[in-house]
Amino acid sequence: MVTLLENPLRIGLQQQQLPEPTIVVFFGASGDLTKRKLVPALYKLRKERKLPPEITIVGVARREWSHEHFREQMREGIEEFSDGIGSEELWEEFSQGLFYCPGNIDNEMSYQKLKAFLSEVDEQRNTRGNRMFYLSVAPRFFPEAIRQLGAAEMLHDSSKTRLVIEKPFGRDLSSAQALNRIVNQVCREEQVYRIDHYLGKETVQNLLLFRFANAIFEPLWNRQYIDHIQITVAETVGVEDRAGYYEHSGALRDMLQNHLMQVFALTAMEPPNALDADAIRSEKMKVIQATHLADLHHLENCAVRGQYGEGWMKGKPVQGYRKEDGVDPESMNPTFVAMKFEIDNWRWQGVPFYLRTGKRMPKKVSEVSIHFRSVPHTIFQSAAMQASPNVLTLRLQPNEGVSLKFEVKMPGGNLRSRSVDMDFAYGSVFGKSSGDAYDRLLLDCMMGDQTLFTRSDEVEAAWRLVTPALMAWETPTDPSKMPTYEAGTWAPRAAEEMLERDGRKWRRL
Ligand SMILES: NC(=O)C1=CN([C@@H]2O[C@H](COP(=O)(O)OP(=O)(O)OC[C@H]3O[C@@H](n4cnc5c(N)ncnc54)[C@H](OP(=O)(O)O)[C@@H]3O)[C@@H](O)[C@H]2O)C=CC1
Ligand SMILES: O=C1O[C@H](COP(=O)(O)O)[C@@H](O)[C@H](O)[C@H]1O
Repeated sequence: MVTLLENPLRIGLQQQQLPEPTIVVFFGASGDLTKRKLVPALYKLRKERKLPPEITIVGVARREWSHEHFREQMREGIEEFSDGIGSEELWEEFSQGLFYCPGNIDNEMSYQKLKAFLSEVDEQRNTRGNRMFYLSVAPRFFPEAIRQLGAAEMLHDSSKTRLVIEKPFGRDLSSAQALNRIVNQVCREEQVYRIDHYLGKETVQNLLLFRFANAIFEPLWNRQYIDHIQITVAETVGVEDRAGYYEHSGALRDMLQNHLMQVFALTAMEPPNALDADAIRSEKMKVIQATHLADLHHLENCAVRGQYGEGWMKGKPVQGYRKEDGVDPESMNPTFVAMKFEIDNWRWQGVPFYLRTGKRMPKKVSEVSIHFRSVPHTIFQSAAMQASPNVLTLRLQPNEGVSLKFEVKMPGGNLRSRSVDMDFAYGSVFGKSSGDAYDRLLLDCMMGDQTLFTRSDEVEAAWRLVTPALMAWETPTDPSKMPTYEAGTWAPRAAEEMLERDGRKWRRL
């Protein structure tokens, strides 16, 4: 008998190559993302021997921390947010490569100091001039940081230096275009890694494999068989302590324009002719370009926003968005958005794509559900035989997996039908999950693989798509007009109505 531990499906492909020894410079090193995700991801990669021992991290932020304090903070992050330090010997080796260089993004002198420090560290750690600059700071700092890195000639060597930019990339089409122009002035597109951590999720990558490695699904993947597609990313958390950022962002900028749009593009794009970064990104780009909000003359028919009010989560009362710390009591920032898109191409003409995302929803769940058409003619007349259309669900998180809903005859003398599920769960086949998206993305960046990063034209096309809603919602209006939903419920009534008008319903999750 094969035990789970011997299951060959759990082994996966062995990493063949190690990236070159590199200095990873984190701007925003005293912030949440560096401590909670980025340094733990690098430590895990080193633990798994996917990084060379010379791997070096230099943290930059304004706080006057010492190297030792930075090391303590990062250790705390690894202990609290990943599977721990493991061997002390490994930590000892890794922490010797952690350095901190205080600096201010707005101050030219900080870049000169950093440049000199990196040369020193480079020699000490034998990192051969390889540098990866990661902007883990608020988006308003991106333009200045990139300009200054360029002016200090820190991105000049295109074969040895990379620039990683967190999301959101711009706050609308024109700022994204301006940011792309700045990036183009200081480095080449092949040096640039625009992060969208959803692309690092195993199950999001599985969308490609599921569609293009199975002969049975792709022939059905079109307007002939599919009635509509729903993409949901629901979170239970509220704004937490991120109001400073979220108040300038909201659900459309924070989630829909990037994460949901990437999932959408992978679901709807044509098969790429190769598994390489440009082939995949070009197909994503083409389908986003062919997409539009379903009714540009009546936006309310295809774009709904909402803000959570007070309510209950897991049996505990929670406050409404406008009462959260750092939030304007008259804030018009949406914490929920739902949109209906249509694609003008042969494959998808007439098939609506409904996307929704929100905070303080009843459940944390992300999925893509493909709703097939009803049978063209039913030979079963009785009410007990009313077959529901088939639904294929790709569960992105949690309970990652795939399920197909179809009809079967219920046992017994009467002819009665019932929907059942054929289910694949990652957890039961492969054992524990493969880890956080950042592990994969950081490693790909060091290996020079841009497949899971977004290209400049793709980002701009995604902004273009949501521009009508951004413009309409940013026109000043009476704060009492903001649609609200009770925390712990599935969003404003208008989101239900958007589908009801089409004779459809959101999938019950
Ligand atoms: N946190 C998360 O879960 C996620 C975050 N992101 C993105 O990651 C980025 C960072 O987010 P997060 O870590 O949460 O943000 P934080 O607010 O926690 O951290 C911001 C960092 O920026 C530093 N900083 C602020 N001003 C300056 C300045 N003038 N010069 C140099 N450093 C400065 C701060 O340090 P100091 O005050 O010492 O200068 C701090 O280290 C953002 O773009 C966010 O959108 C994306 C996905 C998830
Ligand atoms: O980028 C972001 O993503 C998280 C949700 O990520 P997930 O991996 O937990 O699904 C979201 O909470 C946050 O607001 C946003 O900035």
